[in-house]
Amino acid sequence: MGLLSTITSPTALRRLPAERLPELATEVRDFLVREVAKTGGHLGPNLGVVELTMALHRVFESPHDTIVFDTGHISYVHKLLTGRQDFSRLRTRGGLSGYPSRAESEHDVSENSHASTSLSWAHGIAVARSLSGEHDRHTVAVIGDGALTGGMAWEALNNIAARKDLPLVIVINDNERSYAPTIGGMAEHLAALRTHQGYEKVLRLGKRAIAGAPVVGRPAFETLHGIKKGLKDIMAPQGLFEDLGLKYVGPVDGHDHQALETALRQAKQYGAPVLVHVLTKKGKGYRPARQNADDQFHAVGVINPETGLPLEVSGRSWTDDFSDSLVALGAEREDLVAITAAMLIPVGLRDFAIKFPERVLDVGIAEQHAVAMAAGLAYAGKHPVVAVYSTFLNRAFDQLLMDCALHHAGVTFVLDRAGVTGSDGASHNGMWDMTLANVVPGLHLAAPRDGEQVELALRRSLDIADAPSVVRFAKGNPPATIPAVEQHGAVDVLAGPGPDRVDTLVIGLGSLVPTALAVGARLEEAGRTVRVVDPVWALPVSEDLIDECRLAGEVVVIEDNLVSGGIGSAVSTALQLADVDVRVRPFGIPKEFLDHASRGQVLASIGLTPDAIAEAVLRRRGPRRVVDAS
Ligand SMILES: Cc1ncc(C[n+]2csc(CCOP(=O)(O)OP(=O)(O)O)c2C)c(N)n1
Ligand SMILES: CC(=O)[C@@H](O)[C@H](O)COP(=O)(O)O
Ligand SMILES: [Mg+2]
Repeated sequence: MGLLSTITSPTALRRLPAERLPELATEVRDFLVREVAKTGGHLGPNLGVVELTMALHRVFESPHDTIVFDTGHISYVHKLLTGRQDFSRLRTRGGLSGYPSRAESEHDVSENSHASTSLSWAHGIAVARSLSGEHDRHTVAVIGDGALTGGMAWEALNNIAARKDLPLVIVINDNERSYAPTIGGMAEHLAALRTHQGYEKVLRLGKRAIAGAPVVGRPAFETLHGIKKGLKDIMAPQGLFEDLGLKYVGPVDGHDHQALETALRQAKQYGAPVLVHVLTKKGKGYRPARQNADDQFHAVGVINPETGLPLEVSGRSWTDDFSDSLVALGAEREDLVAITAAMLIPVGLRDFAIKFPERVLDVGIAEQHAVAMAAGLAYAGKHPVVAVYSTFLNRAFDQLLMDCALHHAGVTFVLDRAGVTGSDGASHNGMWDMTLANVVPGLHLAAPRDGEQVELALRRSLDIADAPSVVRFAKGNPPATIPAVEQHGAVDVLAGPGPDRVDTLVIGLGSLVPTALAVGARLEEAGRTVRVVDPVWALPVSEDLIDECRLAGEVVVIEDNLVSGGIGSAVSTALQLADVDVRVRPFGIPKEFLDHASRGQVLASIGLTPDAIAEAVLRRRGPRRVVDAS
């Protein structure tokens, strides 16, 4: 029975003698590599915060004190230390979430996996505590150097800095990486501060010298610290943070238990907003992670724990199809400029960046800036391609609407991970983009059904110079090419050709086109006449699609998007406006936050399967939701 298994709560951790902390840290790292190798997950980031998380739970008393983890992907150690040590089903249905989860623990606060929100959360919590007179409750935010490049973080810092009386500890977990090395002036500023490790050594030396002296001991140490503070000001550049009026402590070695606890105790007792700048290493203690140049094992699949090599073959992905198409188009179109928000490789821009390095912009975790900047690029004659995960575009909706669409900006948005992603939980599903797109005047949206359609859609989007266009596709692998059997204007007929009237028109979108074809087959087996079509460009709803609907007794729309306000809604509205009286049955994602599970399990649980949809259509009721799908 190892030491880790005896740590059933932060209280048990606080009782642990300091000399056993390194032993516990080693056990935690061994646990993370062994267990996350089996399930996949954010191995690198969590290996980097072992000592930091231990120090946080030894200095602060959660849940009386509150610790908010930015982005939440670095909460594995926090979970281990707060009574959750069964990682066997991490990120799978019924198992631990890969992010904080209030349903799991009173120690968890923000479940949002979108970066740069923790300082705002902490500001709100600290103000509430102050207003309630709860002056003995401390609030801590842990934010990464990458998340610190997000605009929200600076909105929060601007406000926090104005409250000199607000006890709030901000820990910057500086590992110099998002996925890739963190970019921008902020990263350079942190780098300048990082170089002054001298403060740390001087403080440690002084502490040992003073603390060992009789009588004077602690008070003298505090005095010395004051001197060291002065020294540090001399040694370290007058930090941006201190210019803002925020006390800055650090840089602190984020793998030194004692240094961490010393710095955090100082910060805790300070009684005003204070930043603790902690230097950590992503993937610490695990050579395959440390040696991984791409992302230091930011997020891994199932791997061999000895070698770090993947044990699952991922195959060609939707992202690969986008990547190859963009490289080809980049050679044809010199005006094509690609933008990423700190996710160059995950969104498929690596090859484009290799071939056209001057035409790729990484703005950090700053989607709002990326989209407004794209409006500027378009204004000045470029055709920007903004490549983000669907869920992260939520954050930049206003820039899409008011900076791009309002100005008829020819900007292409490539939304990866559109639809149900599953294992990353509720805030990662790309389930809102078509609903958001549906309210943007002039916007064109394509949901390609296969890799071939990705290229066609991308090519066409680059010719749309007077409005934003969206090309959205799912996480994972596209199906083999799905050919049209006939063309009805802009509409691809996939099954049931011919201009005849049909009982049911099935409109399939993107990754759910195979589901639409299977539904059509089941309806035919049940004696219905059916046509299955793909509108290819789903927004705006085309006259050709409206004409298709005119020939149907009823219309079934199947989409991997919120059913509210999605393409089903768009079709219904278009038919009403065209005075076409035909019943529309929309099938999509219900207006709910979806718990983590595999994509297949989630789709089954919300009734987005051929059987459930066909049965619902035939019985004229809602889709049956399967809970125990394997
Ligand atoms: C708004 C938003 N954009 C992109 C992401 C994808 N993402 C997840 S973690 C991460 C890097 C975070 O870097 P940092 O904050 O330094 O944390 P670290 O992984 O280094 O611990 C990114 C870009 C996200 N979660 N939220
Ligand atoms: C925490 C975060 O936002 C990313 O790391 C995300 O988990 C990656 O998702 P994929 O694994 O689908 O690329
Ligand atoms: Mg980082």
